[in-house]
This record gives sequence, structure tokens and C-alpha cells, in this order.
Amino acid sequence: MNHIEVCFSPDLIHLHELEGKIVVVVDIFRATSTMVAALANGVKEILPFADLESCRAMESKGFKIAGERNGHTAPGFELGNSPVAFLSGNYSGIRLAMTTTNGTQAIDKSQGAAEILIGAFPNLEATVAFIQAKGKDVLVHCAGWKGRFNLEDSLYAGALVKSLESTHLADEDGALAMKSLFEREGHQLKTYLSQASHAKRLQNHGIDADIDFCLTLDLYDLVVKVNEEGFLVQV
Ligand SMILES: O=C(O)[C@H](CS(=O)(=O)O)OP(=O)(O)O
Repeated sequence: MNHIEVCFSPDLIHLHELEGKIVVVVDIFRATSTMVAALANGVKEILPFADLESCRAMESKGFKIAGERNGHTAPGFELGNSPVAFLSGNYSGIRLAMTTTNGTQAIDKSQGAAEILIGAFPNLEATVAFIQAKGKDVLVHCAGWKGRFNLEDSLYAGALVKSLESTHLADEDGALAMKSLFEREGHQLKTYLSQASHAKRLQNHGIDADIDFCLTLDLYDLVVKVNEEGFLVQV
């Protein structure tokens, strides 16, 4: 049987072994939900950046640029970090360069894994099926918030642990705790996560539609991975 463990913040990733594992990066509010929405709605590939300047520079290379800090579109960027923005409009075939407060930092810190997947509730079951076909150990890397634990990424980790229980043993405390939390609260994701500090911050930004989208299960039969050139693509 394979194993599954959970890292609750990019600041703790040094405590985990990445080599040989599938790392699933998750930033429910909103980066990884937005990445899944973008690729499901025509975007060809996404190049993630940890910093604003490197991302901004990609505009002159033919990329659309998406930049967000503290929940707002960064100055000079065409797009921010809204999944709903990709549900309308024509993004067919575009290349996107993207940087966000937490999510793209977590991707950056996942280098060294056998494979890096992008996890979100709208593609949970597709991700589960892909992992089960691979037969590798899994590390869920929660983006958290500025180095801190957050409820929504951790609850996704619990959903993944629960969905993989027939093939992946959860024998460390973080994975066991999040599985229990998901078993208790997973039937009422939206109600439970409305109290999350991140959801409250975003509600103050008037983006309830984004939050609803981010907490919708299995909208897409789509797996997103980081390819050898560092692009996020559909598998
Ligand atoms: O845009 C978001 O939802 C957040 C903003 S913040 O972390 O709450 O300031 O960024 P993300 O990288 O998606 O966590």
C-alpha cells in the first residue's frame, strides 16, 4: 500500500521528503481553483511565478499576465486571481503567466517531487483517479496563508486522504486529523468554510461567486500537472 501525508504550509515543506512522491499543491482560495478553471476553459498552459516582476516580464513574450497580491489584482496586470473570470470570455489557446500571494509560492517550493499536481475541489475525483493509476506515495502541500495553516486547504487534504483510503495509508497525524475533519464536515463544505478567515477576507472583497466556485466538487474531469518545462498543463 502507498502512503499519504499532509504539509500544512510551504514554510514546513523542508520537513517532508519530496523525492519519488506525487505532490498535490492546493490553494483552494483561490490560486489552484483558478488554474483548474483557466485550463478547463481554453487556456493552453500556465507558467507560475513566485514574484511579480518575473511574471510581468512575460507579457512581452506573448503571455497574458495574471498577478494578485493580498486578494487584489496587482498594478499593471490584466488579470488577477479569479476563477470565475475564466468562465466567460475567450481564452482559447492562450499562454498565461501567473503569480499569487500563496499558491505560486507553494508550487515553487514543490520542486524535487516525482510529479507535481494542482488540486482543487472542482477536479477532485479526476485527481484521485490519476493518483491511483500511478501507484506512488502522495504529499498534499497546502499553500496556507502567508506561512500559516488554513482550513480550506487542509479540508481538501482531508478529502483527498478519504478518497484515497483504499490505496494510500494515512499513518501520520496531520493526514489522520484532516480525514476526520472531512468525514465530519465534508457534507457541508460551504457552511463550514464560510467561517474560514480566508473566506471572510475574500468576502470583504465582494467575490462571493469565486468562493462558491472554489467549493464546488467535480465540475471537471481534468487533471493538471506541472510538466518538465515548469508549465501547468492538462494531463
Ligand atoms: O487571491 C487570493 O485568493 C489569495 C489572496 S490572500 O492570500 O488572501 O491575500 O491568494 P492565493 O495565492 O490564491 O492564496
